[in-house]
Amino acid sequence: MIKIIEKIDELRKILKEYRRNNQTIGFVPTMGYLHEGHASLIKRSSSENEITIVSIFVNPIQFGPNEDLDKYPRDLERDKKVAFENGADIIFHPKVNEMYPEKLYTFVNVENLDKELCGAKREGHFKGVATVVTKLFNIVNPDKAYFGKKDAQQLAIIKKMVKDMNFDIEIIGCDIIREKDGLAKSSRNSYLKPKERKAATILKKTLDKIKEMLDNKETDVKKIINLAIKNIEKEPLAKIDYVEIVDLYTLEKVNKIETDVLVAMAVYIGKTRLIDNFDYKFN
Ligand SMILES: Nc1ncnc2c1ncn2[C@@H]1O[C@H](COP(=O)(O)OP(=O)(O)OP(=O)(O)O)[C@@H](O)[C@H]1O
Ligand SMILES: CC(C)(CO)[C@@H](O)C(=O)[O-]
Ligand code: BAL
Repeated sequence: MIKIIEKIDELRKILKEYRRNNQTIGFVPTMGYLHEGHASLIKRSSSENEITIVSIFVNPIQFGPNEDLDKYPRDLERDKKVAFENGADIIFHPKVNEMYPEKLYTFVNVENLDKELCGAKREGHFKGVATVVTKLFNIVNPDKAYFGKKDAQQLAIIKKMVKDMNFDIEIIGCDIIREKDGLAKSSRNSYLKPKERKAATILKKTLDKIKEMLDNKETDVKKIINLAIKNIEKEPLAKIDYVEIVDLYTLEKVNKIETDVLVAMAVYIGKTRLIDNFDYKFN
């Protein structure tokens, strides 16, 4: 049966035992309210490691003052089931004061990669993510850690942080898992009212339109973005936060498609902010 552990010391003690037995450790950091996206990460980890740890921690320092920290969905009982059924061995579920027992003076900030996309819209967000992921990596010390490509900028930032800071951890990026109608699975989809849920398909539909333009060798980024904006604006419940095309590796804006790119967007559907993206290899 899956173990729920709330204390850092207790987790470290158990992990030491696994390591003594030379068991490999896979780690899936999450904020809980697990869905098939998370399940795919857990499944992959348990197929590649002897032990899989899933953390469930709604990290306050990555939320802005007007964001949804308080109403972020939580359901530990259901999460236990999903994690267990997909092969997890331990859920690490610390309280906020276990992770942050005193005022934090030390932060991890991955520069440059946070200038565009969500980094430009959610000030301090990625500093909060990089800081908590560093703490979690130091607590769990896994061999491999699994992140979804839905949060493409987060994945790029974590990969760079691991390289820059010499973490001995392999970062594995996992494909986006979607609903039948294309909507990327997300814990925040649970906020959507039925009409909003239908409207939310506009993200993937617009990404598909952009993909078609790229396949047809359109290289003018302004033209592509304008068309995408027009397409999203046809949906009355949608309000664009950003639609951007950036260099896949530097995450800097590009004007012309002449390199591998990441096409990414954040769109409010009602009050719910959803993100989606795809990457496109130039050849
Ligand atoms: N649809 C998905 N496919 C693949 N991975 C996913 C998907 N959704 C989330 N993940 C990954 O799961 C991990 C934990 O994400 P998180 O707990 O924030 O879930 P989420 O559904 O993205 O929540 P939110 O609604 O906050 O965006 C991240 O690495 C994230 O990229
Ligand atoms: C990586 C993470 C668990 C850090 O809080 C979070 O940003 C998430 O769920 O993607
Ligand atoms: N998956 C990203 C976490 C966040 O939106 O804060």
